[in-house]
Amino acid sequence: MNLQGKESQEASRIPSQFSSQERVAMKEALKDAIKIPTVSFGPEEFNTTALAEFGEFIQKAFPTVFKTSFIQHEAVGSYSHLFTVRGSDPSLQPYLLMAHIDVVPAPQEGWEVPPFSGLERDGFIYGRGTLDNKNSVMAILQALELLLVRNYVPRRSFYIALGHDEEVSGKYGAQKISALLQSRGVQLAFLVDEGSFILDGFIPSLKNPFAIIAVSEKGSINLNLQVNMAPGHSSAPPEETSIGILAAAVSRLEQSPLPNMFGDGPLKTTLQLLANELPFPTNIVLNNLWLFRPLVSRLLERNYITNAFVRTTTAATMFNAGIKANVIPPMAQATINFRIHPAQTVQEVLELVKKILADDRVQMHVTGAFDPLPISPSDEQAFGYQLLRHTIQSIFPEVNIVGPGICIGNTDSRHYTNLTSNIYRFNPVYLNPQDFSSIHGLNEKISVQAYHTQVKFMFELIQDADTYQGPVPHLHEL
Ligand SMILES: CCCCCCCCCCCCCCCCCC(=O)N[C@@H](Cc1ccccc1)C(=O)O
Ligand SMILES: [Zn+2]
Ligand SMILES: [Zn+2]
Repeated sequence: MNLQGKESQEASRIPSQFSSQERVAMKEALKDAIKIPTVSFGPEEFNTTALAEFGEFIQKAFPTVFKTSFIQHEAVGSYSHLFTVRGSDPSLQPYLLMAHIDVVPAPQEGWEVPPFSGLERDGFIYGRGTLDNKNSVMAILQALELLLVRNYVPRRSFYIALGHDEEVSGKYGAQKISALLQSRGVQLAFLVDEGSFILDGFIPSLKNPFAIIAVSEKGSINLNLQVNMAPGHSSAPPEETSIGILAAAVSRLEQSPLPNMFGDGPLKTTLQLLANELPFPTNIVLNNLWLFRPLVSRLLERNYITNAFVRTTTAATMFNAGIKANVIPPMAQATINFRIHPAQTVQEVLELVKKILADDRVQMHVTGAFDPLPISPSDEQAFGYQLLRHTIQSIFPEVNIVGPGICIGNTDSRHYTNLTSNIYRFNPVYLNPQDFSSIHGLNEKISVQAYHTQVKFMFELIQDADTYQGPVPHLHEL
């Protein structure tokens, strides 16, 4: 593009400034979204009434999005939503913004305010979905609505995909949307989904927050363990029961963590970026990982959150046995959920697990598994990554470090590998360890100010996707 073209684009840029009336409307819309209990209870168990209500609610909350001629809205799998925003320049490859409208259940007990009340207290909006992930659903649509009201016409086409069953698999939402786009021959420049944040307070001696864009996510295995023994009368028990054998097997798994894989992946890159932000001697240690790698990998595994970044984790999540107090149980069953580090595969993990169990009486059945997701590029040529980095640095100038990382949970984005190799997981929201525990836990909340900033971020990102030219070349490259 010539200089004149660039100048005219800058002139047509719409500033991300919102009136006080708009700001009030934004937060009220988020509260209304939280009040609709779009809970996924199980793989086939949804609150379909709430999901249908949510579909009607977004039409009312974002009327311009729904009536704009260059935007097509489709309901997919009944309750998921796909928006196609046709840009003015068909030569630019489209991108995809993602979020999910379902939430995990929230028992009333332990919450400071009821989880589906959307109440505001001390500058925070409380409720299930305020961080995971109605904040993103609403911020994306809100930013688009505000841009359209200001007559913005995007140059680059984009899609918005809002899944309704992310919390239980994405089978009826994301998977169907992805197949639909594939059937239309769509290839994406990149996509942005949930899965990482601006992290604050996770590294004790690090004062400044830092942003992690997750460029991969862990794989997963659900492994069913089963022990069958002859039933009998509890008055004359055998030496070992199915319960005892299985309990010992589960305990062996817990006591034998899978290997620490801290190595050359995105985590190493980011730790090196953080090195100069840390005081002596941590800066020296992180700047010399060739020497201190064993020490750093041991330090990372000491904390349960950082541990999840360096290895395949083992979590016993279900245990069932016994039919009556005086009957030796014929069968005991347990479910173990492994989250696989990007440097391992399903096959490798299963082989290690078999060795740890080392007991043929414990049968293994895999009920669901997938390998870790490929690592998306984060180099200077990676358009989607650099664009996100650019928008992060303009909206959060206080954040000095933006680096690649992995997502320790799973997201709907894993269903889109057929459409792009550039998958980025990032929520433009600050997250501290307490916020982290509130995701799927108690008292999930977002500050009104953080939500406004998230809308501002999406407002800028959509415009940046139309104008961003890549990183500024270093002087010697000119
Ligand atoms: C340098 C080290 C810094 C350490 C910082 C730690 C930061 C922690 C940030 C973590 C963000 C985690 C976000 C996770 C999003 C996961 C979404 C989710 O819960 N997904 C479910 C979905 C699912 C998938 C498959 C089947 C059923 C459900 C999940 O269980 O993963
Ligand atoms: Zn989520
Ligand atoms: Zn979740």
